[in-house]
Amino acid sequence: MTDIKKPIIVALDYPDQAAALDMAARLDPADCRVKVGKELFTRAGPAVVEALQKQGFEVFLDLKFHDIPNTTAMAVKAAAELGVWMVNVHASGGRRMMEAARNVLAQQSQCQTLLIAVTVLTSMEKSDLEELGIQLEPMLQVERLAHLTAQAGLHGVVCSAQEAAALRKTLPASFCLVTPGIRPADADAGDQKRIMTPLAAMQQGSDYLVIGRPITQAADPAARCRAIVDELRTAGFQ
Ligand SMILES: O=c1ccn([C@@H]2O[C@H](COP(=O)(O)O)[C@@H](O)[C@H]2O)c(=O)[nH]1
Repeated sequence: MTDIKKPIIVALDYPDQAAALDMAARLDPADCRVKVGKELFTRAGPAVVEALQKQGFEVFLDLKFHDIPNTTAMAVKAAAELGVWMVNVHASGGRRMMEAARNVLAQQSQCQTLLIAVTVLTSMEKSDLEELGIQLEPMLQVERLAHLTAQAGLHGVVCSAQEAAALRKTLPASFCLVTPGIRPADADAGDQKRIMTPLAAMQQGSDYLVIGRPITQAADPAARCRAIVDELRTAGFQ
């Protein structure tokens, strides 16, 4: 599933469309894709997706749907009709929810949208899972949810790069691993717990790296993005 030309997805976590489009204008659609998440979409709606597509970007609509099967499936259908490159649900919504979402996309003719599922948020660690009554290391919970996602017929998962190598051993090569929690060595972790550098994440088997603040809050975001692209390219990843 690796698109060897463009593993980077820049998270446009902004409070309004103008700020997001301004950031996007400083990036090159040949180098990266962009991600629209809950803050930006709740503020700006489908118009921001359409504007980014007009700028030449493929868009990952990261709304992490988690609801009953019918509601989730209809939300995924609406996302696909926006022509987004990728959309996601929470794997913890369960098999029937994921199958309903998969089926609604399968019924749409010529739908190219990739459907993936979030396993364990990269901001979580073992103690967070324990508070939810899950007595497992994040790695094991990620593996459990990733296999459920594969059985439900989705294209891949969101996980941390720390789990990528283990998942690569037991899941098909075509199963896509999208990894947020990417932090260059000099970047702050912030609220992320399960982190890895861009190059190490690719070496561990990530297909796509979601990178937000290390790029968008850099003094020169375009240069920061370019430096990561160049590092990966030099190592043979794009
Ligand atoms: O497990 C997850 C799922 C989604 N995200 C999203 O990725 C970006 C990461 O941004 P940074 O600024 O690089 O931390 C953000 O939009 C999250 O909503 C995630 O971090 N972890």
